[in-house]
Amino acid sequence: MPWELLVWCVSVVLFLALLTQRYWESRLPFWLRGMRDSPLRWYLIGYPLAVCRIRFTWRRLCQNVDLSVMRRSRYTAVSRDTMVRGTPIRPIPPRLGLIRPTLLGFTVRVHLHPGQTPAQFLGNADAFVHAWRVHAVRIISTKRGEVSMIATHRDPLADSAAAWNAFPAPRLMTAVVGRLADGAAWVMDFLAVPHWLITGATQSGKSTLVASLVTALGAQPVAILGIDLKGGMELGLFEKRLSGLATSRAEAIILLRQVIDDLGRRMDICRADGVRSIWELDENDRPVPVIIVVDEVAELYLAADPAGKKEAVECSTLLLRTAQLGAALGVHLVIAAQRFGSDLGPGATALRAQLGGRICHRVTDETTAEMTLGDLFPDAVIVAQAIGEHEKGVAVTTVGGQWTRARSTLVTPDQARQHSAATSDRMALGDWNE
Ligand SMILES: Nc1ncnc2c1ncn2[C@@H]1O[C@H](COP(=O)(O)OP(=O)(O)OP(=O)(O)O)[C@@H](O)[C@H]1O
Repeated sequence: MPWELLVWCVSVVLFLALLTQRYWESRLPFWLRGMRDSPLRWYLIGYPLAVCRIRFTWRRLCQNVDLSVMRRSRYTAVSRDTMVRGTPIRPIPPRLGLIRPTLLGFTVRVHLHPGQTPAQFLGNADAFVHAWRVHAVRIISTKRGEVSMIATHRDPLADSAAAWNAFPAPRLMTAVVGRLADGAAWVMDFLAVPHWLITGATQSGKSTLVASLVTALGAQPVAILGIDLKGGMELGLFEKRLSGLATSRAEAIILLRQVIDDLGRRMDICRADGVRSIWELDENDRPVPVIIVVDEVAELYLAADPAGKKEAVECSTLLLRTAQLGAALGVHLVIAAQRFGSDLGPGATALRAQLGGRICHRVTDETTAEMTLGDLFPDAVIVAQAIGEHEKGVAVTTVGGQWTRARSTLVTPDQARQHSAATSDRMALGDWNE
């Protein structure tokens, strides 16, 4: 009997604690507040509550956002005092699959009605966020007739980037550079998207992303060439790992001319073997893939004196040719810039059109976000503009034909130097075009 009483008392206390949670939680000591985000709390309380909320509100939610279809019922109920003339119709929501928990939220598959498309669900993502009281909902379509909804109950990008576990790279020429808003690895895949543009205001996190990329690719048999006209302050940290580093416009021209010569050789090899890309060549005959990283491209394009202007035009032409020819020949560009538009010269717009991968950090004007994302994803422009000053390293990135928020892994200068020294044997200077 005392045991039963004890169980009852504990249950009542737990129940009351749950009901009054919002009043006492903010008064907890700091070290206990961390429990709010603990996975255990999510699995034991958050997830079952979310499942109940979704199951109970699904029909009404779909009706409110026009995702239900009207169907005639086979049976007509007529009560004693009411007589219905005609055939009653019933809103049928799309069928909801099993709601599976994940560390940061849950995923659920939805089976579309005939005539429905994933775009209708994408347009209502905000409605799902509010109805389910989650941080974000990402909607992807991996199978015809189905959409997968991936919900996160808190913002994973708010965590300290340094505390993230390193994700392994899926394959050669892919680099895991941070984390996406749904908690998945942020992968820059150069085989899927050969060239990338990284923009953002000063101190927004461009160089940190570049450092994260070079660190991730540094472990692979890939030649990395750096062009850093900020006196080599950023890419100089990786000098031991880089296969070439240019810190002035004249050096950049020499480096890019070498790249163009190398591209010619690669074309000859492909033609001799009757293939259209170096990836179709036998592994032993395949030239080394090359990634050219340009930090602050505006420095290459802007010049005051006539001689500098001539060099700038040559740099612009060489970069454009590299972008046009490089994708199939294993030569890839990563261009970082505070702004990258027609104000830098006609070559800039032509080069931007070749850079299919776009990453936009915090911006201080609409034009930069518009230049980076507007031509591909107009709806992402406003999201990039909303990135706050305290959100260092947070960006809007294109991934798999869509856009999402992401945050790069923080690589400190010391880590960069250590990595560079540890991987210096992978591709020493001059190896790539011998
Ligand atoms: N992912 C991140 N997580 C935490 N802090 C970050 C992250 N990315 C950048 N930072 C911090 O933001 C600051 C600015 O970063 P960074 O130098 O990469 O900006 P930037 O855009 O290259 O600036 P600039 O154009 O002036 O060179 C750095 O001090 C860095 O510590």
